Amino acid sequence: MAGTLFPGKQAERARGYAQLAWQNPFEPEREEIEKLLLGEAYGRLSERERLSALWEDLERLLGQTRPGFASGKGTQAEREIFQEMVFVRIYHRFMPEFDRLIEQAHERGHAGQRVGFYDRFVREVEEGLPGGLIGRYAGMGLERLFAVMDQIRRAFLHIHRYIIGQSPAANRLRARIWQSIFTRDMDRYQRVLADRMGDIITLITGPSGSGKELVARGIGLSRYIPFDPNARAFTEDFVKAFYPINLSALSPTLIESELFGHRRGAFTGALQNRQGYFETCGPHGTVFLDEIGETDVAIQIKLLRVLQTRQFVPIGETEPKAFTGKLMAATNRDLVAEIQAGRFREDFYFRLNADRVQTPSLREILNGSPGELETLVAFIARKMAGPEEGEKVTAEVCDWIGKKLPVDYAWPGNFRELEQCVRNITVHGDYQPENLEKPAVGEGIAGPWSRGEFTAEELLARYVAEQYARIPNYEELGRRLKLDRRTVKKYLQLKTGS
Ligand SMILES: Nc1ncnc2c1ncn2[C@@H]1O[C@H](COP(=O)(O)OP(=O)(O)OP(=O)(O)O)[C@@H](O)[C@H]1O
Repeated sequence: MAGTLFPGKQAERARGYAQLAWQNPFEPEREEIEKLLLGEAYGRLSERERLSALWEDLERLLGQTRPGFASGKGTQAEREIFQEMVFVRIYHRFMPEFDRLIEQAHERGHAGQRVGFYDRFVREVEEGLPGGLIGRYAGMGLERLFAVMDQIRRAFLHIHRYIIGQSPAANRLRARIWQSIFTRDMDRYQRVLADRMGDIITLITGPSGSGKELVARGIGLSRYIPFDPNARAFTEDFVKAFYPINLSALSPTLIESELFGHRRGAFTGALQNRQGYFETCGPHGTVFLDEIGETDVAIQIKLLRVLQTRQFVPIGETEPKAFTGKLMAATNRDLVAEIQAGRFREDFYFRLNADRVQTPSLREILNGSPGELETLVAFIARKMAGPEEGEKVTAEVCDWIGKKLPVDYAWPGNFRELEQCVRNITVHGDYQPENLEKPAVGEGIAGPWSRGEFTAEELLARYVAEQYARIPNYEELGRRLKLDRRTVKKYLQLKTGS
């Protein structure tokens, strides 16, 4: 039908709202879209006010354009934009109900059986789009739209809950996790990739205590789970869909038994048949292999086979079974160095390295945003002492750190060390960092230095190694020392003789 659906300035606003529908909420582009939609009011409003202003404006725009849409006005592209706006509105309308569903599942330890608001959801979509879904969504079941909206909400809440702080590094990590869940193209994801993401392995790397397990949990609990409209229930329970195993804490036999399962009598102590994680993990679940850098080669070969064939054989059985879930792995080791040292298989590494997420060290976070220390201390203190007392603990801890630790203290144990620091100061009024007890930098080299015994290369290697203890990241240390990251690594290897 002739005539535009969005006359004048409405076109730009409509496009803005349509973009919001599938935008990664942790990427800077999201802010740009909000600025465009709110104009000069953006700067005056708090985050909460901005959101209500956006929703009010969206309602208004939909109200103005709905009659035109209903009478068939507008080009196909405009009508599809209108549809995206309806999606955004519906998502916003049902957000509190999705949140309740997710929070209650966490509190109970399992998801509920039936979802009460699905019928209302269907009614609202049908009222919003009287002719049914159009364009690339034509023919898509509403249960899929519902499942994707539930997943978006789960991902948002989990990422928010697990990754705290406002530093650029924390924001980048949140945006990256979102991509691991939805890819960088949400629209494509929800049309075709949602069911296939289980084939992509996620490898999380980063120093010890920097939150790798949290990242894994966030991704694992936020996978797409289909909704069965007849049963009015999701086909899997997200709370029970995450199977973590710490490979460095178990013997190879135990690892195999945990993952692959065993038949009764397969080995001494196998008193009963046991299903392994590969079997219990459903198609929308995740098996998380923590400390993958520390598994021995025989296990690596077995895991590689599972990755390649998507099959596994329980110990003591001969028939292979299918593994249908997703695999995730984490390590604080440099896997490339492990390959060079012959401890890690290259083929396994390439198989693992499909989707990489790197957690930043606490030092990296603080370098980009020194004020973040107080935010993180407050988070730990509130968790430990409650909201009110937490304030006082935060003040005491920050005061102590300010007086006793160097401004550029390396925090080699990362977030976990900060937790210990807060606890120690709360309990004892004091904290003794491990590495400050060691001899100060330079003492061990004083003698050979004064006798002129070092070659220039040895001296550099020692200096790089000393600094690496403070800044345990090749890239960042390279920036500080004005060296290429490969050169940093070379000197470190010279120092350690590896
Ligand atoms: N960004 C973060 N926000 C909130 N808590 C965090 C964060 N990073 C780490 N933590 C907390 O620090 C501790 C260590 O985190 P986690 O076990 O996830 O680290 P990791 O990188 O897996 O360590 P490792 O390599 O030693 O296994 C946990 O108590 C976790 O809750």
